[in-house]
Amino acid sequence: MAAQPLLPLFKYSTIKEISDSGDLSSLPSCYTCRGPDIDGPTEALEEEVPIIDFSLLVGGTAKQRTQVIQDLSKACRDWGFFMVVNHGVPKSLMEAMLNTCMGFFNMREDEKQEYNEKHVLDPIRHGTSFNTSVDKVRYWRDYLKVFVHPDFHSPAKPSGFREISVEYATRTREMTKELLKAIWESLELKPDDMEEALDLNSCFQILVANLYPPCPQPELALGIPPHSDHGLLTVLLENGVNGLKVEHNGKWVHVKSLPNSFLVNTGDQLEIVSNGKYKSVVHQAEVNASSTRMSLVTLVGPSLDNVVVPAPQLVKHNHQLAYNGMKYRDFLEHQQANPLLVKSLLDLLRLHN
Ligand SMILES: O=C(O)CCC(=O)C(=O)O
Ligand SMILES: [Fe+2]
Repeated sequence: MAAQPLLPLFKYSTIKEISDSGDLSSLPSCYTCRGPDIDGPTEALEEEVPIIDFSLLVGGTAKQRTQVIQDLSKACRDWGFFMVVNHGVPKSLMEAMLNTCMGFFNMREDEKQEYNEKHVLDPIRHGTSFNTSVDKVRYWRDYLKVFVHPDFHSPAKPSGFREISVEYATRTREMTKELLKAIWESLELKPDDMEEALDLNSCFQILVANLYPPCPQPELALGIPPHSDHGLLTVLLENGVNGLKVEHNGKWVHVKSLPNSFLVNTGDQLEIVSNGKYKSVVHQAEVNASSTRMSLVTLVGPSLDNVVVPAPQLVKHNHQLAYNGMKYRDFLEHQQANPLLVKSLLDLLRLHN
């Protein structure tokens, strides 16, 4: 089938608009980024991802906490990915957050307009694909990105967004900090050194809502291409529709989240501070033909002014320094302003290949 020209799409500014219009029966060529002719068949496996019981980490016995720390160590080393259950964030808050993000995407395009085409470090940004000024192909997603810590921002509409997102950001940030503390311990690093290394009191936290409307030829498109996340840990919530794939032992694994759980993955700053012991995991988002998928991502990184370097204790004892440091603000800006490629920035900072 001949690819449709790009031109008719100029009347639409978001994937949601294209999808809602019902105008497309096939995928426009600018969205074609995979398929047998491009990347060959990929192997996808169903595998059980590690599960972490958060309640045992914060409220269990000393023995249970030690066990969870060991489980986290294994999950970070072998997968860079795990599912968190019994996390204490109320189900009603998780649902309210998903609903209010959907409320944002459902607003008229002119109501969202003020957040479009912003600089990558603007605190509220709405757009489509990844970064349309540099994307070579386009991705089948719309997004809303909001910086929520150390300074809290919120779009003015829809009503309720501010109250719900401040609560959601706070609860997920506290959970992420507890996980980071435990991961720090799992590296056999001193708890007191974490604050100096990462300055988590001023941690940078961003909320990203990803909307993946139904796609006419999902086997040819991607919602987000393979990439790693720039921060320390990323916490992801889905609206009940699967689509996330993570790389594990050289193969792609489809992830199915349990109801009421969070999916958590390691990011680039964790790879650096752990001197490569915990690699940031490569992942991607697929789209489908029948249902709208939404994922809500909250990403926690160090303070934007921090230069994260490998923890000195991990470099002693015959381990070579594996990465140069880079100020996190510069890392973030570089990652967001360039095409989303697998670990390209870590490759620049890595000292031995
Ligand atoms: O939607 C997903 O499953 C993945 C989202 C993601 O990787 C991201 O926002 O960085
Ligand atoms: Fe990601």
